[in-house]
Amino acid sequence: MASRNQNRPPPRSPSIKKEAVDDIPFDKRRKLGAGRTAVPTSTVRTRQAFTVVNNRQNAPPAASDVGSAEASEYGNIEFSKEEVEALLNEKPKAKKYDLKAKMEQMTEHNKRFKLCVKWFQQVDENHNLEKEKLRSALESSEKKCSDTEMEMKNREEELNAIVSDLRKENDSLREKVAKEEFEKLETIENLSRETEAKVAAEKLQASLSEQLEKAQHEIAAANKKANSLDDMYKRLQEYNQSLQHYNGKLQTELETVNDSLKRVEKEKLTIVENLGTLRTHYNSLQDQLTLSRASQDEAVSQKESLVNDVRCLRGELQQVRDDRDRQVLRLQALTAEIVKYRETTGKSLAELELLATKSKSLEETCSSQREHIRILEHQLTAANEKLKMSDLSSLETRMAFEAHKKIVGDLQDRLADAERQLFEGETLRKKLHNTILELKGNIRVFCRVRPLLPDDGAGQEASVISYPTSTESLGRGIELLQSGQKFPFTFDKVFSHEASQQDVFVEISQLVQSALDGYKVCIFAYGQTGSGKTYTMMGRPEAPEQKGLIPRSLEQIFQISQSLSAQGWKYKMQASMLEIYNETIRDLLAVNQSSGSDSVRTENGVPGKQQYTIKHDANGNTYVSDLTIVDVCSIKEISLLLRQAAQARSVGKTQMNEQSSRSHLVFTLRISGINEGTEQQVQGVLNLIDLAGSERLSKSGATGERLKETQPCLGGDSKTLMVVNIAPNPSSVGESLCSLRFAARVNACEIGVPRRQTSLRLVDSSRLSCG
Ligand SMILES: Nc1ncnc2c1ncn2[C@@H]1O[C@H](COP(=O)(O)OP(=O)(O)OP(=O)(O)O)[C@@H](O)[C@H]1O
Repeated sequence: MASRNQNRPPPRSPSIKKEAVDDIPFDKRRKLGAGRTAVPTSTVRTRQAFTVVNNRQNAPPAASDVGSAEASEYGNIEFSKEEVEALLNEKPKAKKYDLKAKMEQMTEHNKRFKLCVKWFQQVDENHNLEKEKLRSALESSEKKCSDTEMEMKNREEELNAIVSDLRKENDSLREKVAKEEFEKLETIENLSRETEAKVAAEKLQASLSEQLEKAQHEIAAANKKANSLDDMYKRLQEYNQSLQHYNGKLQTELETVNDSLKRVEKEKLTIVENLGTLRTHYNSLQDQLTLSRASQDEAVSQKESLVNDVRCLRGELQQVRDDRDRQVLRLQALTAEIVKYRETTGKSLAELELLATKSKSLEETCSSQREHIRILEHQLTAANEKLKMSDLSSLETRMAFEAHKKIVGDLQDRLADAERQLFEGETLRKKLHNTILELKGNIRVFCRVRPLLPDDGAGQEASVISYPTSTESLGRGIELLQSGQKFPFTFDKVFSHEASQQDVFVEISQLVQSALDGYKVCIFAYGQTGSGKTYTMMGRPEAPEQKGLIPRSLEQIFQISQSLSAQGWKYKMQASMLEIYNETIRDLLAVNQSSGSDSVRTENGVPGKQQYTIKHDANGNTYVSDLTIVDVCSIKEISLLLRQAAQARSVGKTQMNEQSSRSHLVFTLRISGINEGTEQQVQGVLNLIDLAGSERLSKSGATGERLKETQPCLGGDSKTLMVVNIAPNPSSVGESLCSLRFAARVNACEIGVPRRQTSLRLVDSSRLSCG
């Protein structure tokens, strides 16, 4: 069969596989589709040669070939057109009368015919099927085709966009090329110039090579030096470590010293309290004693008057008794006379009656005198009783007096003891306080931010100042915001706008006390105009809450100096106040300020207009010649002076055309203390300075030379505190930053160790130096 199949003509329709169709380019596929000539492979069957059937004409199949096997044997048979026609035109070949053969041929013919019909039906079915399949294939192809068309359209648009981009790019590239060409020309020019330069450079290189050699030698030397510096650096690091270690130790010591200071302060407080109560007790006892003495005196005088009364009463009584005795005697004599007369002479009845009346009256007198005597005796007993009582109360008063005297003695002993303890505590406190200040550094910086004021203008609410809350910076840190950048600073203390005058003063009060202990103390305010310097230093002395550092310091100094008088200290205070404006010194305490001519009442007593000069004496002390120095004994006098100075300043202000913010104010209090008991003497100075606005210093052209001359406190052996004042409004942030930077530099300064000006009673205390 296979060999026969090989001889079969090829199928009528070319078979095209589906995959093959997909491979065909789209336009060609369309053509194929349009002609509907493509026949799917599945529809093509291998045709069985009809000759097999037809051949049977020549070699009819055996009887066994027909029957059940027939369908399977001929099921796949196909007919060509010629074969069908041959089948239809076929005529029986048997002999006319050979019916059997004819029948057989007919049967055979029928059979083939049936096969042919069946084949036709099958072909028809296949055709229909194929037709359906082709239709659906066509539809899907058409869909694909339209999809592809859409895609193509999109692609075309994309490509158009790309093309326009490319065109643009092309244009810009062209421009670039033109530019590049221009640059190329320039480069060529440069190249020629560089070539020239290269030649020069080569020459230079040669000279540099020489220099390089030299430099290498120098580097070698420098390396040697660097090594030695490395060694030194290591040594310095070690030294630094040891310093840090030492610093740590000092910190611990500082803490212990602080603790003991606190303890001593507490003890001092309790001692002072005890002393106070003892003093009150002592005073009340003294009052009681005076009262007792008065009541004793009264009792004594009462007793004396009573004794006198008794004596008088006794005299009276005696007299009355004598009278009575005399009357009784007279009565007896009269009675005897009557009896005698009756017996002997027998006188007239009238005379007798007269005598009886006389006797009766005498008896009455006698009884009344008796009554009087009884009353007097009663009075005498009462007076005696009273005398006894007053004797008793006088004894009691004397005993109470003695007891009080004893208590007062005890109290006086205790008071002396407490005062001694207080003195010792005070000495210890001073020592510890100074140790603390030395450890903290003798120049300290506080920062104070004033509140926003209505004058700061609208739109100034945005906060440019913040305070860090970390443990190490709490109360000591401040951050300034400028153009979105934060600038942090740390000082010994930072006061926010909420801090009161008292809050600030509490922090400096110990420093102020150092002036009483014999140190030079300098407190000055620094900052731009309107930042609160004058408010901090002077405040508003008329309003107790708003008094500044100057009045508060002076009050404290007077209070403490008074309390120290119990320990034998006597202080003498001298105040002076000057203003420096345009490098000229003005005496603010000079008597005749309004006339514009300074001081008539001067240190040397010379009247007239003064030329103030700054002088330094042999001991390194500084003073201003001809400056008015006023002895002050009470805070009242100081207040008066401050008012006078403020007035003088305001007079000057008008004369200087409201430029007071360019002037510096220096208040100086010189303190001289002498202890009568210990023969100790101290000399302290308190300088309180309100500087000119920091921005004006440079703008005004004032160099500050005069100020520097009058401020030896800053550089020497004094305790110095700088208060840097800051305005919180955003428009001042630039000046605030300058002030804070300057303050940070001051904070990093180291000045000498402060010297206490103390001695055993010495020389002339009438003239005290300024610093
Ligand atoms: N802590 C504060 N609380 C309330 N008001 C304040 C405070 N600090 C300053 N002020 C007010 O701000 C204003 C300016 O302050 P002040 O005159 O003290 O500034 P200043 O720095 O001394 O200026 P100048 O350099 O011109 O003398 C004043 O009206 C003052 O009362």
